[in-house]
Amino acid sequence: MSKTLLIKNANVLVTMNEQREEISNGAVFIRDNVIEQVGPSATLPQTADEVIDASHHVVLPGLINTHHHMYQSLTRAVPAAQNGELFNWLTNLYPIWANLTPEMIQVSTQTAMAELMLSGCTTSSDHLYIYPNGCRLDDSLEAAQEIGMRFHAARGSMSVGQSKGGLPPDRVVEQEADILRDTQRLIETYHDAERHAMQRIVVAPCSPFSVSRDLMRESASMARSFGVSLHTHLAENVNDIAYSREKFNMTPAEYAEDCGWVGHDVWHAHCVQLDDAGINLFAHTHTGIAHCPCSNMRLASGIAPIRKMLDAGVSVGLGVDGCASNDSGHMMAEVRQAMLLQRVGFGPDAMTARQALEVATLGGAKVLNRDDIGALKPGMSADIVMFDVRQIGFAGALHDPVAALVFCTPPNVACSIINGRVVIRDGRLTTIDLGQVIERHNTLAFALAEAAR
Ligand SMILES: Nc1nc2[nH]c(O)nc2c(=O)[nH]1
Repeated sequence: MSKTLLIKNANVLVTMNEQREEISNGAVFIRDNVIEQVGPSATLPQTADEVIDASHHVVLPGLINTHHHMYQSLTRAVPAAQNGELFNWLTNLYPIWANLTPEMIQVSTQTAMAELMLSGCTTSSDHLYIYPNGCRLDDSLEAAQEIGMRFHAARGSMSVGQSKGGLPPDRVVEQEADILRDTQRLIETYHDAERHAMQRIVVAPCSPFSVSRDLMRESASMARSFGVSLHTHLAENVNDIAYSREKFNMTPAEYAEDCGWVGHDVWHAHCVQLDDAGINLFAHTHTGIAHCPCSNMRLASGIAPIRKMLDAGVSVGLGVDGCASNDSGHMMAEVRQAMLLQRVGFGPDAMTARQALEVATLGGAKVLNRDDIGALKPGMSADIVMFDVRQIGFAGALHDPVAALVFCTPPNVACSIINGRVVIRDGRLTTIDLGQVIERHNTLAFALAEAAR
């Protein structure tokens, strides 16, 4: 038996369809997990199994987060890592992360996902690249299933430790054969290639300074043989560039191309220091980028040239990055920072509020290689968020409620629907006991820091 859901009377419904229509007094009609109709409330069915009144709400496609390290929610604002650039920051944190446990992965994933969902995100990727003490990507996948978030789980890895010229300590790296074997197991066990999939696996060696060229190449060939996507960090800051030049005698973009890491099935996090040749390469190969403005500011990595990338035709999505370098995981706050940071770097018209929202919806879908999320139109997955514009932060901003979502205080959602299921109602998660999760998360965060002393 199919189940229907009607959202009606939206103050504005932002479709992100081909015409970028915004519908006053808009409605969406959903059957099971798929959108069947979108339009003015008066033109859609008036009843359904469940009806949600969206008066005074802006309704949007669920936001898409293309880069995260959810376990890092356990190490926000760690004193020793508050003021360093990327390499110094990582060097201070690796010894703490060496004590992660499977329960910590599970609880931190739910904490990070809850924060994302409450702030408007319905699909997220997570890049888990450290596997001490029996931790597995399965821990994240189980957590995601329970909370009900659409999930692209990236099987990260590190294989080049300090003794081989890499940045991480040897005790946190894995053998390359083990990495590839486990990655194949995960793809075979969990990857769903169908439209409306709730779980996909991504092949994701960590960064040029923590994995070998061989692993990059073998990962690319495995991903292509299974038809799954590839993800890594690239060109994050000047030290990262210097490492590529010294070790490979290449720019990061040349290195990516040399390893087979360009194409519509690849997206790179950060790319703050991508040069013009790299931007052109990514544009004509349809290689994607996860832009992480808060993290780039926090680690003083620089301002990614997103305006230039978009003008060149590069696919750009938005990422909150890990909570140790943000140290927030608020998706709408990230949209705001994306708009503001481009203006700091490139002028007041470098990014509008609507362009920032487009990066966080359609841009994210493109980068994750999906055609079923990021817009509200018939045939798309029913991933929909609603923001109540009666909140204090919007007072005086209702000349343009859509832009207000980005310009004003970053709001939390009133309601969120993922794959046709109401996962947030009246601002509260329906799928987990968030109070309990936060309490356990704080206990585990202290235990993790203590274990490293
Ligand atoms: N922002 C981040 N950059 C990284 N590079 C790398 O190798 N790890 C990280 C990370 O955790 N965050």
